[in-house]
Amino acid sequence: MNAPSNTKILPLEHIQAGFDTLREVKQTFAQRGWFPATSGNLSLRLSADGADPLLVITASGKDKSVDTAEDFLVVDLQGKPAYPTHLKPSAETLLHTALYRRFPEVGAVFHIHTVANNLVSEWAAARGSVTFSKHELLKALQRWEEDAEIHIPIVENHANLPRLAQAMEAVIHPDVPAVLIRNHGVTVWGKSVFETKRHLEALEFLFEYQVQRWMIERL
Ligand SMILES: CSC[C@@H](O)[C@@H](O)C(=O)COP(=O)(O)O
Ligand SMILES: [Zn+2]
Repeated sequence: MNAPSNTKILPLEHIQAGFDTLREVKQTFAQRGWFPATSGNLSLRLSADGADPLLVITASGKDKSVDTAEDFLVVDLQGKPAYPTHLKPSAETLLHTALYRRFPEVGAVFHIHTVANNLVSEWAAARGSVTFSKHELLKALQRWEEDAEIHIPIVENHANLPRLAQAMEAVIHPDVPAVLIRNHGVTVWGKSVFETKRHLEALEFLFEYQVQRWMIERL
């Protein structure tokens, strides 16, 4: 890859390590069926000492349940490819870059569509957020206090991505590492890949719990 002169050239092994880390996450989530119909996108921040940070992000439109040599690319914080490539970054790159710009401590952003997160987002859409309380798994979201609760904001699924990114930026909060997009999916972040994965797993558990609770209550 010949990096344009205005981009800090990161060592290739550093970029490759980022690709390998994201591929591992992608494979784990694919085994759970978390990428229906090419949906979903993942990114992580490449730590570049001093220069503008760069991101590894999934390429747009790919079947994320299979691995190819064209699954990831490197973009800057404006979402532009940092090196010449024919690959297109995720259609939702602006949601990722908005989070990395707003929260410099964010190390990874994951976005998936599940039936549970779609149902919960539709059910709670009118309220603008969904609250979870009295769950042990809230500790995975750094809620350790007695009677802990968390309020996950919900935004309308604007087709125009800059509009969707604007709506997301209006509701995100440093203490709540997620936003639901109505009848679309959830975007989750954290300081590291490990923390972001923990946040996403905790939230998908809570979404699934809520859906199954509805089903039991209707028996
Ligand atoms: C094809 S349906 C899902 C997409 O529209 C989008 O919401 C999504 O999550 C994946 O887009 P992508 O551009 O592949 O990152
Ligand atoms: Zn999506």
